[in-house]
Amino acid sequence: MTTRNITRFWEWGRKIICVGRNYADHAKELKNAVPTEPVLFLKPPSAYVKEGSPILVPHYSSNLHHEVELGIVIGKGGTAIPQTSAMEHVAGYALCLDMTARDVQDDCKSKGLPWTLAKAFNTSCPVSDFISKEKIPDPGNVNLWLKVNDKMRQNGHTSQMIFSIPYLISYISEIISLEEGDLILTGTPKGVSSVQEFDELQAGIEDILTMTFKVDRL
Ligand SMILES: O=C([O-])CC(=O)C(=O)O
Ligand SMILES: [Mg+2]
Repeated sequence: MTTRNITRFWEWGRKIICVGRNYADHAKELKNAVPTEPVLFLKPPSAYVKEGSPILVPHYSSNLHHEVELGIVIGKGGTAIPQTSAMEHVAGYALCLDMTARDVQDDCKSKGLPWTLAKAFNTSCPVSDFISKEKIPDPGNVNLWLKVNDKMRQNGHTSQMIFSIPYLISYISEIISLEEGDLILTGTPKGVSSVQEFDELQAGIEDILTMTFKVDRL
């Protein structure tokens, strides 16, 4: 019998819960209101892509955006987890990209439709290797950055989050029970921009880890 290893969480087939507009500067750059409650949406596990495979631009989009985000990998599952014990449910972290077909999202927003086509397509969730909890003792206090073809586009800090990680775990788990192997994307800082076929994205978190992805078209 093979045992599942949390360090390969993307192979588990668990859910990906994303928080939108969790950085005021990013909400403002897209002319959205700064939220007073977390904005949530989902990606399916088929959205995962790992280094070595390309990020694919959906055929129906001509404006694919990068969003660099800190991902929380859930260890111990739970429902209505109190903020005070939330961090006990965290197995570790991952550096993640919330790839977004911005033109499609704008269209969905104007029509009052869900964001599925804009956010949940194949390869919309590039992820790094698993980062142990020990490597990030204070996840609310780390620098995240992203370069496109060597040009810095996003350079943010998780201390700028509107809703803290313990708050998000508690808030989400009241609505959607968390299970071991789930991933929470905690929102992106400002600086999102378009990427095209043949671009190279490089993202990093402190001096802990960097990852590189090529963009391709089907
Ligand atoms: O599409 C958006 O702007 C919402 C989002 O995912 C984020 O803020 O990270
Ligand atoms: Mg996002």
